Amino acid sequence: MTQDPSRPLPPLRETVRAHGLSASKALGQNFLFDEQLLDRIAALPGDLAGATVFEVGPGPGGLTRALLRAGARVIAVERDARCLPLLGELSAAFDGRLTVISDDAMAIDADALAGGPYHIVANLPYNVGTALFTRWLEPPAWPPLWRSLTLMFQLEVAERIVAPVGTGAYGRLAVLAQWRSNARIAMKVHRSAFTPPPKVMSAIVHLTPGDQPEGVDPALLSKLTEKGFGQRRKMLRQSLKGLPGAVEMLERIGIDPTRRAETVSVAEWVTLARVLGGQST
Ligand SMILES: C[S@@+](CC[C@H](N)C(=O)[O-])C[C@H]1O[C@@H](n2cnc3c(N)ncnc32)[C@H](O)[C@@H]1O
Repeated sequence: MTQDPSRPLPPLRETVRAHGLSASKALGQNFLFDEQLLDRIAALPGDLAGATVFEVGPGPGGLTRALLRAGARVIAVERDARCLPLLGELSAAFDGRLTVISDDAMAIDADALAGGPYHIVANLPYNVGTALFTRWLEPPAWPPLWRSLTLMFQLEVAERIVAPVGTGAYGRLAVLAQWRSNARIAMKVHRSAFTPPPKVMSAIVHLTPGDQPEGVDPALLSKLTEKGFGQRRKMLRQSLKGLPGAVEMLERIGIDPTRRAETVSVAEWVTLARVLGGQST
């Protein structure tokens, strides 16, 4: 599982310099070079020896190296073709345990690529991070094929994911992340850890699938929260008006329609989705 000592890898910064790789703002590139920090991140999913990991945006491969050092088989999707030669060297150094796919992660079916249980670990590009995250949370079949998500977000986004009901950060992302998963902020990462440093602080969210409440259509829950939080300052009777039966159903399950979305607990959203989907409470 260890790297071949006859082909030692030069330090990450040196490799990046040798390849003349500069960070592109358009691609959301903020690189991590601190190998100790990267090893701590790679340890968050638990023992990765022999496990499959899907990584979005390996860039110069700092996190990828740490995942490979931890013994994982890594499938990495990178949109920036400039990173490919460097990642190719990494694959060779770790006996082909790294597969690099040159594509947009939004166009990739990670389940099909992994072909079995896998972990998702990524320092996500901010421009597609939330879209990928909600996609991973929304499959109809549960538990999903992925066993854990270990994802770097801007701190503000991480706080929205774990926010409790009634707080300013509580919204659609919190409900989707919490109704059938266990999410926590595993680590805060100072902006100075990145090259170049972003304007804001970051944090790593660790999430594992939990039990799924019965009789709830994930697509309906997604739609309800989209409407509800789309107009979060409005009363539910106004924000949910466009969804047939939703407002009447609120009264039936004891949710006052004059409340706002941010006061509705995850359990209450789940109940609403269940009864609206035609199941019994
Ligand atoms: C924040 S950087 C992280 C780089 C590296 N993993 C690290 O931690 O140093 C995000 C990476 O995602 C890549 N990226 C941006 N959009 C992407 C997309 N749609 N699909 C795949 N990779 C993407 C960028 O090129 C960049 O390498």
